[in-house]
Amino acid sequence: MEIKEEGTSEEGQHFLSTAQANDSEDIQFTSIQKIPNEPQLEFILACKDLVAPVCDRKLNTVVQISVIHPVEQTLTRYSSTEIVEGTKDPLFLTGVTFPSEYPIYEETRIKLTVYDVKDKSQDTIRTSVLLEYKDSPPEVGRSFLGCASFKVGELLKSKEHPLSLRLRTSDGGKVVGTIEVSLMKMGEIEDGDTDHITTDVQGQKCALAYECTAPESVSGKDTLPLLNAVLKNPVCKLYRFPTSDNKWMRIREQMSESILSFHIPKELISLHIKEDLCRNQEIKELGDLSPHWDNLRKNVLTHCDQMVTMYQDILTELSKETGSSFKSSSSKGEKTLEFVPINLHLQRMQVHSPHLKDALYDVITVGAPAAHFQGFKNGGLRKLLHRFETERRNTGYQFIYYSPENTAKAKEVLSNINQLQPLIATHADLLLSSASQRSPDSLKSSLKLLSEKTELFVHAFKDQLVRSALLALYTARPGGILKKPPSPKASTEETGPQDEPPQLRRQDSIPHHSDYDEEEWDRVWANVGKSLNCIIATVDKLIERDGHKEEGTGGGSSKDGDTDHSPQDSITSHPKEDWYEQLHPLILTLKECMGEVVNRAKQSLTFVLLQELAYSLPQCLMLTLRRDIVFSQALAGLVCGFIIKLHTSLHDPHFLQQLHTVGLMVQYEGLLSTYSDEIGMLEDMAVGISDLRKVAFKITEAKSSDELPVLTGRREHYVVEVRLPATVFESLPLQIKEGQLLHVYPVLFNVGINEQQTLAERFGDVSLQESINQENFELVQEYYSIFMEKMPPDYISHFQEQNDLKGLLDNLHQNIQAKKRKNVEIMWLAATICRKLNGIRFTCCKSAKDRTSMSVTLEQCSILRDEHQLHKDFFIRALDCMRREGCRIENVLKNIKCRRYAFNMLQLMAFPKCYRPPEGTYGKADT
Ligand SMILES: O=P(O)(O)O[C@H]1[C@H](O)[C@@H](O)[C@H](OP(=O)(O)O)[C@@H](OP(=O)(O)O)[C@H]1O
Repeated sequence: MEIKEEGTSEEGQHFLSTAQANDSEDIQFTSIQKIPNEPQLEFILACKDLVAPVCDRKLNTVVQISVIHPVEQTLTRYSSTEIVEGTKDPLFLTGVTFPSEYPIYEETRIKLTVYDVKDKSQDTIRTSVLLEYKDSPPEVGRSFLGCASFKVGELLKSKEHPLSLRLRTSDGGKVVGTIEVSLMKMGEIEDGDTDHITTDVQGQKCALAYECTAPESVSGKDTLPLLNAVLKNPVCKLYRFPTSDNKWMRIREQMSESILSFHIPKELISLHIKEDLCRNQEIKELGDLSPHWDNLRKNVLTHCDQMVTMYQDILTELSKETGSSFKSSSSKGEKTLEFVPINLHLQRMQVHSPHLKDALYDVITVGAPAAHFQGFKNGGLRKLLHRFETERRNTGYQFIYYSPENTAKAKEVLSNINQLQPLIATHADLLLSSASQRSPDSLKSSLKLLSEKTELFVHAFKDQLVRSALLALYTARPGGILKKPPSPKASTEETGPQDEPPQLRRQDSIPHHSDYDEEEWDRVWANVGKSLNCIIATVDKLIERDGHKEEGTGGGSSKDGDTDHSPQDSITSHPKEDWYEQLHPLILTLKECMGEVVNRAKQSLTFVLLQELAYSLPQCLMLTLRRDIVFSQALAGLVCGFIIKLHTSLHDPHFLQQLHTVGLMVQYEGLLSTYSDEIGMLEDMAVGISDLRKVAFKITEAKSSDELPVLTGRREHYVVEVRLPATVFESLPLQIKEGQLLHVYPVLFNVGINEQQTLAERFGDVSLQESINQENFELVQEYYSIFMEKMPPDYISHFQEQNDLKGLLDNLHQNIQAKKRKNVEIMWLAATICRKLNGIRFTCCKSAKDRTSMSVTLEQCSILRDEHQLHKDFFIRALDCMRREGCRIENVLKNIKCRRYAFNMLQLMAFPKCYRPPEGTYGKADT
């Protein structure tokens, strides 16, 4: 039968066409037994007695794995092994794995084609020229040796292990050696079935024992729906590497994109729209203002309304992207996708090594959160915000300067009012309904809730800021005495320009007190408390009287013969009157007093917000937009990282305890250079990551299996609600189930590694990187202290026995102080500290494609060496396998449709050695 080669499809499991995948569902094929979320089929390959076409040359072999679809008989290139050099008996370390989603059946045929690679650097080109040839693509730099094929069912049922197949030339005639296919049953538990293979790997004789023991399932099955709802399009790779005692360890690499890449930005933009619409409305409702302030308000509103329209347009565009879960590096400058993180993936390594527990290592890889569409000509957020604040502080004639802290406080009080007022009204109504039912218990509990909320409400206005804002607003009203816009005198920092001569800051710029009755506010405010006291007293009397009646001692006067003439004395004179009647007017008074307070406070604090917006329009709004964009990208990554961490650690009681008592450390490794545009990116990223401190998580019970996280809050404070299936939720600690907020501690360490960083070190400035690393080191130390203080002593003593965190911190500190060039030790130490502290790991560069790929693969192999006894002679080979045929080269392909890291020789010479990819995997690429 003739088999058509799919010339248009690049090698890669995710490139099987949807049509093919769907077709398969109509015809009855025999499915492979599946374990949820485990690969369906995994095997490794070795060749024996290969015949070299030319006798005087040693073979450098690679096996190409293709899938022959059972209906159409079309052939799809699936994956490749690494190139094994200089042997006729190659044993490949890169295996083959088919994830659970892949449409593969017992009837599916797998074709194995063995090539001899003459020139490694030429060999890369095959994949990029592949696209240009419709039919059988020419193989540049390699020559065909032989091929063999087998049906998946044959491999699964075969009694022969490994399955040995003859390799034949293309005409099907000459035998050129054999290829052995060894099934890896990773999904099943099988005891000690070992098979000894002796092989010559890179000139060494190693006796390698391959154990078929399957790893314990590392992920909880109950939470699978949660993870499946979040992670999409997994790419899986399989390797086996020798350990120092000549056994095999098995490594599965997985890379998945996340639906949260789009979901979180959409949620966040909706919240921004809600927040800004509400603020704009409040500004409109500020009431009459004098002409100066009224013009300012009109101007602010015009710009703010335009901004809201822009956010709405972006949301509309994003909503069209239904089901999207990936933004490629090449789309990073697209305006409508600005809120979406670049190239966000979970990069997972699962290790099964002899004598050790199975382990999972996760890193979230994502492009540095930055505003690419707005550009970096004037720098990024760190510099822009600082410059903006300094200029604003020093320009005091058109508006009143409130510090960012006070503006934030105004927003917080406003948000508290908006939340508390309806809550108090609800509790007041509940109190009335308890009264009408004449239920003392329910009356007491309703009163308790009402009192608590009202006290919070009254407390919210204690701030001096409200007073100063009331005065400022008074002077801004028509007829308000205003020689120049007032400085909010009562608020400590809110003075005129810092370097202004003293005579310009004279008291006469402040409105005359004689015109303004400051005590009026106190009276209005105190009335709320007074009316609550009235309600409490009445309820007490009603209950007390009820008690008396029950005891048969009911009478017309109070117990102690008190004869005061408070309103509740009416109970005495009208014993049969119902409770509702007694309480109703008091509740009305409370609501009225509260309404008055809310009205005044809202207007005055909105006036504070008007000041924030008034300076330097529209730049200040563009700055907010920039910060929102950067934050959105950072938040999407964080939520993704948090959910994955939660999923993988749910069954660890110490983790759960740490989660609610300490919070989680989130560590970002940055690889940006401090040169040219990347300075701006790093400045954006630093603010975006630090803004994540405003985020807290809350875990609730899910009603359906695939609920996505829900976001609430406003710019100063967000809560992400993560929903877990009932069975899992039930097993959580009480504090978490009760909705305690779970905090995160984001930290960033950056070390530029490329040629641009060389320029920065020689001719530029690396101070940005140095200060970021120093500041964030202090944050790590702070986290460590809280961790040591709050985790239980017995846990801490065990933890200290296992880990020398103090030593690692000292080492990190010394490395940061050392100011060595391209000191990548900083990144390794920070990542190690994060892993040991059970934190969430991130790695970022501009696109999370090239430098990030080098870094995560290096981290993976270093973990294998340090934690899993990877044979030291195989460190570089393992690194090369992962970089050549692993998930990260698929990431490059996914982003730029070309299987090549975008580095040239010159760039690579500037890289620290361990960050250089293997020959033939890099080159000029159209990024
Ligand atoms: O444009 P050339 O000169 O080829 O330089 C590339 C760099 O070498 C790569 O490191 C960049 O990718 P990463 O940011 O993923 O490392 C890559 O970023 P890009 O893919 O976003 O364009 C390029 O900057």
